[in-house]
Amino acid sequence: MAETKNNVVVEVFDKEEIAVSLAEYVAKISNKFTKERGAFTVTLSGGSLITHLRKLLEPPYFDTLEWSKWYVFWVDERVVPKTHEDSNYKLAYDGFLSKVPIPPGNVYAINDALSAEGAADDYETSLRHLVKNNVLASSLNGFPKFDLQLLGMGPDGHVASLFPGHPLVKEDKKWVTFIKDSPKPPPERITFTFPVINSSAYAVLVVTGAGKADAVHSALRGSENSEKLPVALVSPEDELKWFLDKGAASKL
Ligand SMILES: O=C(O)[C@H](O)[C@@H](O)[C@H](O)[C@H](O)COP(=O)(O)O
Repeated sequence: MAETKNNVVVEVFDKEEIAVSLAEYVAKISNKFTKERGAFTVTLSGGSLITHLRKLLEPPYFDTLEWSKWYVFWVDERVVPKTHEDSNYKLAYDGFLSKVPIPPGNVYAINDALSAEGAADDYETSLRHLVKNNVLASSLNGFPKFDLQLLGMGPDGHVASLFPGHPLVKEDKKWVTFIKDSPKPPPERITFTFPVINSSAYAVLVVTGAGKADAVHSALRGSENSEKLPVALVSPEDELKWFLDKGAASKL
């Protein structure tokens, strides 16, 4: 059953259905933007998201999507070498990117030779170039406007590497920033800030498991006065779609 309010859609699925519906949704948005502007800019997260994308590797999506027009970015990345088990790049490469014909030059990994500060600055600089070259659209407020942000959520309600109660949640100038005390290991990460996440056209939150039910409840049913979890601050310009399994939706 889907519940829609303003530009937020919440849908609850059986486990296997999530991947099927997510593939359909991503394909629809990819087709829209490749047709409209000849490019589709999409961001990936770490964690379970990559496995949820697995149906895109099968027909009809694998054969029909305009992979050559995809531009891939990371909402957040751990400051480790790209070959490290903790790397979000490695996770996405092994499970998804190595299996689809996206031109390697369209895949914007974080520079793993730099410090957390350096990598965040370097990534922001790359994004600024891409806005200048019109690969990335620009939002009216001057932040880059990604077509689709693919997000996961931690049991504490974090998204990207923006954790509850951390000052980075309030960052409103930088496009990309860094954290050295992440409560979820590894401690050093770089992350998009909320203005960038929320300037995107579409965003998806894929959340599974009963361990996340409290955070889902707080985000979708919490009172206006209570302190909002980071996930409750996700608010893209056109549509936010939640893909929940029965466990994650069990307290709604
Ligand atoms: O690099 C990271 O750690 C992530 O980008 C992070 O924000 C992740 O998406 C959530 O923690 C959900 O992860 P799970 O889906 O694995 O719970």
